[in-house]
Amino acid sequence: MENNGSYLEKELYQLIKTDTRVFDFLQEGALDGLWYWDIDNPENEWMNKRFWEVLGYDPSEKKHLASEWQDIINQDDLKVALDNFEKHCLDKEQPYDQVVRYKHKNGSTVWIRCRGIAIRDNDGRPKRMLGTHIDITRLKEAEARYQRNLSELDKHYAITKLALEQSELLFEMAPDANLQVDVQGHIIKANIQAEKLFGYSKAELEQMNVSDLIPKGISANHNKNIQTYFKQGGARKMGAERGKMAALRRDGQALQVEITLNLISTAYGDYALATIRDMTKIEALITSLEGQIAENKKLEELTLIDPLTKIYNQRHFEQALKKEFASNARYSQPLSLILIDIDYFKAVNDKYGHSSGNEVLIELPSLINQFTRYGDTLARVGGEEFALILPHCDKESALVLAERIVFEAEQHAFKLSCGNTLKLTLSLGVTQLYEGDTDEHALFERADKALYESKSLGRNRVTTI
Ligand SMILES: Nc1nc2c(ncn2[C@@H]2O[C@H](COP(=O)(O)OP(=O)(O)OP(=O)(O)O)[C@@H](O)[C@H]2O)c(=O)[nH]1
Repeated sequence: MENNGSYLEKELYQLIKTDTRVFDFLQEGALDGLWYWDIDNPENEWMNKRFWEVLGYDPSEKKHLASEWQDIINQDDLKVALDNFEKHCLDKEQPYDQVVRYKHKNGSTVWIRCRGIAIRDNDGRPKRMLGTHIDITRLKEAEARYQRNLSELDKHYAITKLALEQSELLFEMAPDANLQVDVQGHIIKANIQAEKLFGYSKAELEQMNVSDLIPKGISANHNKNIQTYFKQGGARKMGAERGKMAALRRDGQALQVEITLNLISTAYGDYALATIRDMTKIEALITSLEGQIAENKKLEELTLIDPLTKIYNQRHFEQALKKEFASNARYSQPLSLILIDIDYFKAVNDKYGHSSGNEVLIELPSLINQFTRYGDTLARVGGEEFALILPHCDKESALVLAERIVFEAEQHAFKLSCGNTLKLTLSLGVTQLYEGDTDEHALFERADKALYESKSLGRNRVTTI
């Protein structure tokens, strides 16, 4: 059926035949290349100016040879184009239409949609090919960008999905109870461990408020605390003191728990992730261990105390002397030792009885300790023999102290529970650590020797070596 434009179409055809300016306008203005190829002489091909301009070449340099474009077309695309050309020559229904890549003079790739039609003689034999180029490079670049964006999006989606799955898994499979809580304390999500810890199903927990899981007495400030936490954020442990956080099970049992809070901010709002660890057994264990440690300490101390006089015993003395010797070796401080022995103690026992002798042994340390300093160590090292370790004290100062002890003991009257009063004297041996002493025994042996001297010189005296 004829339409309103039909006569214009016919007129245009006529115009193109008669006025070459129309053809010129069309080929330069509407297309990115026009070519006309002599199939019988395939080296001859006319290409319009734009054909070459699009590819970056000066058309005036070109000789209108088919080899000129065949050299710069992508060689794989050339095969496709030639293949399509043959098919089209054999069968005009087969379109000559493909996208090919050319190398622009500047090295970049130019994407061309290349279409053509064979001009045939009366026998239908192709004589010429008339073809067009349309530069679709920008389209192709946009397509590549789009593909890149699409694959980036795919990648981000995959990463986000994985992260979500992982965090879901971490939440669910964590060894501790996890509760996701909103600012009002509503439980949004709970994991399997939370079910086990509190004795409620997940569905039940997700209908509850965290205040339902706290013993009544301490839940009063809880909601206020939650709101404060949401303002402060961060990750922190709840409760200042260890073992003081309590949680309530469905069966009413109060648990000792450790709660760690983490604030998670999402596009849909903030929520707190509360990780709750049941410390009941651990707390019980810690308490029992602490008890054991205190007990052991007491026992340990007992093994170092002389049961009669309640001052340190021989064992502690040996340890203390060893320690002081080591510390002296490190800091080169003077160290002195006094050995104290009661004179004729056997006679005290013989005269007043063993328990009276014990009373003397108990009283004597208090007498001696009146003249010792903080840091000095008095120990009972034998039946009626005592030792006094004097750190940071040289022999001269030790001698002054020893003389004072001898004097005060001689002045002292020991009051016995039997009513008698007893006078006695002491013999002392004093020494200090000398450079050649290789261990603490050297010190002890010298003090012992000095004490022996005091005894043999008549007792009630001090000898220094
Ligand atoms: N009451 C009492 N006597 C003790 C204790 N340990 C040792 N003795 C006595 O202390 C006395 C020590 O006697 P000796 O070693 O002969 O020395 P001494 O009589 O003090 O004479 P000298 O040391 O030489 O001055 C002994 O009679 C022991 O039985 C004790 O724990 N309590």
